Amino acid sequence: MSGTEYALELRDLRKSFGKTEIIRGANLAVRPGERVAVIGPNGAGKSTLFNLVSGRFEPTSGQVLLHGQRIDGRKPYEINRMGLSRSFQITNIFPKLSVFENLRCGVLWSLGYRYTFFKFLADLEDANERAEQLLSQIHLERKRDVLAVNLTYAEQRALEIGITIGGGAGVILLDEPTAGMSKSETRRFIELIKEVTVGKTLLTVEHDMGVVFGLADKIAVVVYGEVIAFDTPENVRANARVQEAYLGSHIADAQAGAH
Ligand SMILES: Nc1ncnc2c1ncn2[C@@H]1O[C@H](COP(=O)(O)OP(=O)(O)OP(=O)(O)O)[C@@H](O)[C@H]1O
Repeated sequence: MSGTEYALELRDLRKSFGKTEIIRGANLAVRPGERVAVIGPNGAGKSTLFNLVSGRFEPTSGQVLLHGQRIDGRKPYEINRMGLSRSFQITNIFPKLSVFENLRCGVLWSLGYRYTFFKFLADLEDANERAEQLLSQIHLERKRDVLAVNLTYAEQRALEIGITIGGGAGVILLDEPTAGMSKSETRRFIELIKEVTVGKTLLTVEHDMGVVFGLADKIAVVVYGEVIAFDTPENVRANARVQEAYLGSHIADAQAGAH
């Protein structure tokens, strides 16, 4: 079997809810290090795809491969420990813990605490070090001991990214990472995401075309439960099928906004 050249692969993936097929034979092959924005009209199935990849839903049929290994049907925590991490948005943050403690919890959790207490103690030092590193990566050093609940919204989203990358996963899934941010926050946040995902494979679900074109090496266009195009932003922009199905006006807006 091939597949190991890809960080993430979907093969004829299908998911039905009751009698309705929502994901209708999705195929995608993402190379290591690619940054991919998943776009598509409302209800096209983007979130469902993320849920299938991260293990929240089990596919009705088809396969999901992480570095060539089947992960479909596995539990989210197993998939996480195999190297795929998904942001769970703010709900993943412990509001009454400090920024540092949140990061450290994320690191420790990713190590998988089914171990003995002594192993835990031995790892604690590493986890502390790793948490300090993450703190500076997400530029929140000055907020180290602030409770998460007291952070600004953008800072909470940065913390969420820190927790998401904390376990060292090679494939990162982010669901609308800049949703709810101002224009300037969004710009800075795109840079942050780029910095912290260097060398990693990134998939985002995104509605904001500014973010898509600022962040993505490749765009996957999902329409009606299928990936109808997967290509560079330039080629997707020029793809007649995509324009017809969805993009035309959004692209024009994004281009107008960029000048
Ligand atoms: N658990 C579920 N049970 C039944 N139907 C579902 C379930 N989850 C999603 N759906 C349906 O699947 C379709 C695709 O939803 P999904 O949220 O994946 O789309 P999306 O592309 O992420 O949309 P949006 O951009 O609006 O977030 C929708 O019609 C939705 O109602």
